[in-house]
Amino acid sequence: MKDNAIDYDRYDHVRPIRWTGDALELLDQRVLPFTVVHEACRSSDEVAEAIRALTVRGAPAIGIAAAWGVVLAGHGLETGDPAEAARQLEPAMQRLNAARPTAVNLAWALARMRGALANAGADWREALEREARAIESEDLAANRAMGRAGAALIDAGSGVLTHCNTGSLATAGFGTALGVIRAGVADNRIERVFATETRPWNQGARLTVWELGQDGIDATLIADAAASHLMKTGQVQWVIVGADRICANGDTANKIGTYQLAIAAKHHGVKFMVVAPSSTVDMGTASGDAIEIEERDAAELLAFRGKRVVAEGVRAWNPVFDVTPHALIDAIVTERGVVLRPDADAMRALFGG
Ligand SMILES: CSC[C@H]1O[C@H](OP(=O)(O)O)[C@H](O)[C@@H]1O
Repeated sequence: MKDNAIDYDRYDHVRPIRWTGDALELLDQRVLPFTVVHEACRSSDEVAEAIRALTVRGAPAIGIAAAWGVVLAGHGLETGDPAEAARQLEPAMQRLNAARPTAVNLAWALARMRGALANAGADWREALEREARAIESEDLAANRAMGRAGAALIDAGSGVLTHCNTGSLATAGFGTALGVIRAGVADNRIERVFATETRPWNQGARLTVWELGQDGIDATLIADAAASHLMKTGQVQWVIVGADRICANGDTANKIGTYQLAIAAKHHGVKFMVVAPSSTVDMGTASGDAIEIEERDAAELLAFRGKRVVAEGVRAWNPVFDVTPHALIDAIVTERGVVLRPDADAMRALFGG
């Protein structure tokens, strides 16, 4: 697909992360789309809390935020010795890493920041800032490359269904699965876009259809429970989702509900595409069985905006990710290349290990 088919700048209207030099301003995704407000974080612990509270969310975006959190932590140190700085920064990096367990991007970004310190000299603060900027700019470039690569797999006249939010709000810009959708619409390949509401946090209903609306892309919102019925009508040819952790055999952790979309897609002959940068690939985890699935407060199911909507005494279980087996995935699209019919051999061929 030709790169000039896409006017990337037109998608830069939403940026969840802004570095000001002494603070990290995060677009508060808990109150979108009706309230657009930024929360300023001035310490790494404030960044960690913003990640835990979903002020900023989305696997690549939380890695980027954590990287800037390390830069903020460095501002508070006096030492000119990078090894001493690394020792003093480690507890803050551990607290950032503990903010959410499933997306590997958090640990990946912190490892990048430790590497920057290991190779730095007395200018270690500038080295950390350079590394955080690089992580952010590489993610944006990766999304643009994945948009083209993923769109090229989609035949003209197709309909697609996406889940959760994988757009500019979840990344450094343009998006992963949403980047493929943006590119596919721009290249006249995608004619129909459907988005699930993505209960319980409603990333689809509150974020995805809002982002696409800002692009002038007409998306149809559906209830999560309507997805199989939609596939049965023949209106979608691809399910396109993001990822939080892709294992060495291609098993993929993503937002809760992704697994059942993959099962329904297989049953209805709908193709299934995972789109994620290599920072989401974890070749150190052999299969999805080893992924820690984040469970969040039951209140996210039992209440809405703090008001209980379920009878007193009712318990809830709130896992917010699930694992899609690689056998249900037709393509994993990364900026390094596309893995078709992913398995351990196909993943090793692209990512080594
Ligand atoms: C490109 S975002 C990847 C991934 O992150 C989202 O989870 P959350 O909103 O809880 O941070 C969702 O699983 C997306 O697919």
